[in-house]
Amino acid sequence: MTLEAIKYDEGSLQILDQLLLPFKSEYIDVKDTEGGWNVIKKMQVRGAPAIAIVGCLSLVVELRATHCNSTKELADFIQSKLEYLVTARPTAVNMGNAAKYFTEKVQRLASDDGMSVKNLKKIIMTDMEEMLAKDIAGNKAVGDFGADDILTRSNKQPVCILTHCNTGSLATAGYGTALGVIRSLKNRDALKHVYCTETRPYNQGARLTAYELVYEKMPATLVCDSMAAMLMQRKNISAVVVGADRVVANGDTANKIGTYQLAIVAKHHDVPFYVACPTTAYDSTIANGDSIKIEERPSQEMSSINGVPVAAPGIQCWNPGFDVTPAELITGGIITEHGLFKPHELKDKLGLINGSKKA
Ligand SMILES: CSC[C@H]1O[C@H](OP(=O)(O)O)[C@H](O)[C@@H]1O
Repeated sequence: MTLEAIKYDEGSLQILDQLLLPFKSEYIDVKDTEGGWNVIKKMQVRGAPAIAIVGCLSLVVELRATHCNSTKELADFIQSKLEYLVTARPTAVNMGNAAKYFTEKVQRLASDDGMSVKNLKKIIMTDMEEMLAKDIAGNKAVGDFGADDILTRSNKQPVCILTHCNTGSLATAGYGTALGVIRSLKNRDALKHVYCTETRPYNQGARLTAYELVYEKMPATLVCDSMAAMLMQRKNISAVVVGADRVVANGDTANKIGTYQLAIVAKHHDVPFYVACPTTAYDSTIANGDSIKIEERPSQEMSSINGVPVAAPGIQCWNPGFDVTPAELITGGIITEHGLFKPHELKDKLGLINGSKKA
């Protein structure tokens, strides 16, 4: 069995079909952006970072087989494919951020009279291929910053962590975001126990996070989403750490459905609540969470499991894939690869960092 969600080598892209995990480990070949769009839409690959990486690598594979007569034609082709990939899933911003970055870069470089089609293609494809390594490096930085703060609060004593959904190697290029914080705690021999929620209705927790935790022999317990309040009431939970699909300018955070209620319960029990957010999931263009588009998934993803009905036939279902946690409930802070920030300071701090990078 494997934890490698994405296999990429010299233009060959395969994704681990996460709809079959943890019982079957099968890879799917992705040969172009249509294939990339489909595996993302069906959630055969999922997780905000993995969505962007698979989307862009599916374009790299297609570009290898595409001939363009001018740099402008190439730039327009790349832009149109990126815009198409963004439509697969609307809430996570990572694919949108990647589309914005690569569209600006390819159109800017295409306008350079000295640029050739061959060189422009190579520059963009190499940059997209580097997303894999950059994601892992960012996740490890997030992991260390998160572990630093959690252990400061615990006076370096081993901690019990509650996490939600899947934010590990199956949602990223590797290591993970919230699960990366948990891996960093484990690497410091400071992880007493992990509790993971099953995360209905797709069961990312029961099927994917539990799989990762068992695979790595971490001390872990699966709980139903409905048990979270009693868990924080009865067990000594040191912190709740979750991932992010889109953190906006004021720190409001869109994440897997169920995150918001975990934040409310954590507040009630005075348990610090952290969001692990590499800046690939940051969206400064939206002022607050009211404007985040929430994806609604098909009813049958809620009314059946592996094709077996679990609800009364004919009942209507409401199946939002995400909810928005207000910044004031993110009491531990937002953990980025540049450091841990309070939600209200995030925009200014990241603005300073980006400004210094451009200077
Ligand atoms: C590394 S954060 C992944 C993020 O994406 C998940 O959503 P989905 O499984 O629907 O792609 C969940 O919200 C995680 O926090």
